[in-house]
Amino acid sequence: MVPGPPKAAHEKKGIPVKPHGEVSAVRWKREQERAAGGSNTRGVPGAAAASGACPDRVIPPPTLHSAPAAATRCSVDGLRLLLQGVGREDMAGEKKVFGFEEVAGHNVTKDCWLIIAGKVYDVTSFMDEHPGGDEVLLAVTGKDATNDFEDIGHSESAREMMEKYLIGEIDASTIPVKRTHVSPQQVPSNDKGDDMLIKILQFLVPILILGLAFAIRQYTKSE
Ligand code: HEM
Repeated sequence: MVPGPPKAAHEKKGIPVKPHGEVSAVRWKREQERAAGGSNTRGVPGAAAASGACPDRVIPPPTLHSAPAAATRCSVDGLRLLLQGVGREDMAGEKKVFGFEEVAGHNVTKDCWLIIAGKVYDVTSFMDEHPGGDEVLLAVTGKDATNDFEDIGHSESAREMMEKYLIGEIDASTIPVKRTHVSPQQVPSNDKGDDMLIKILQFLVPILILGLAFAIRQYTKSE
């Protein structure tokens, strides 16, 4: 068996090292600059091919996950690079915008997406763990669940937990407009004759009662 390369001091101490092939932001930038100048072909597929280097050895730009390690190792220059662009680009790249219909289609226990505050969450793996139960989550699929979520008064830790399930944003223009309450229309009465009769009776009945009372009085007086 061929012995591997000698281990670095921190490796011996058990401190994890990045797998071979991952690069820090600064190193990646330096290599990109070199590649642009023609002295180094890593990271530039075309140049690599032209120089006869293995095209598989194209090194991708550093991801957010490789950033912290880079920050500890590198100079102020590296930090500036991290803060200025790399992380932001990565975050923007991951953001996905979904249409309402697409999200609404994920409405079963084994595939459940929610819309809360303009964001889309895939809570499928959370269904069994949700302290409020899976039924409540299922019940708010296919709609904007923001109010339902807020009405519960979820804790800060619940809100932090949400990040784990975030998969993108909802295209607000695709959310169906909420139906406002429409009061039932007044059914127009067809029987106008009935209305008229009631009005006449309302007028006549008191007069008749008065007349009757007057007649009785006259009658009793004459006796
Ligand atoms: C990704 C989304 C969600 C996460 C991460 C989440 C997480 C949690 C957590 C951690 C709790 C325990 C109490 C707390 O810490 O606040 C909880 C309770 C609860 N949640 Fe959610 N929740 C989510 C969405 C929803 C939605 C959309 C509803 C819809 C109505 C809901 C209804 C409830 C109910 C009814 C309880 C029980 C409250 C109680 O027993 O006092 N949750 N949720």
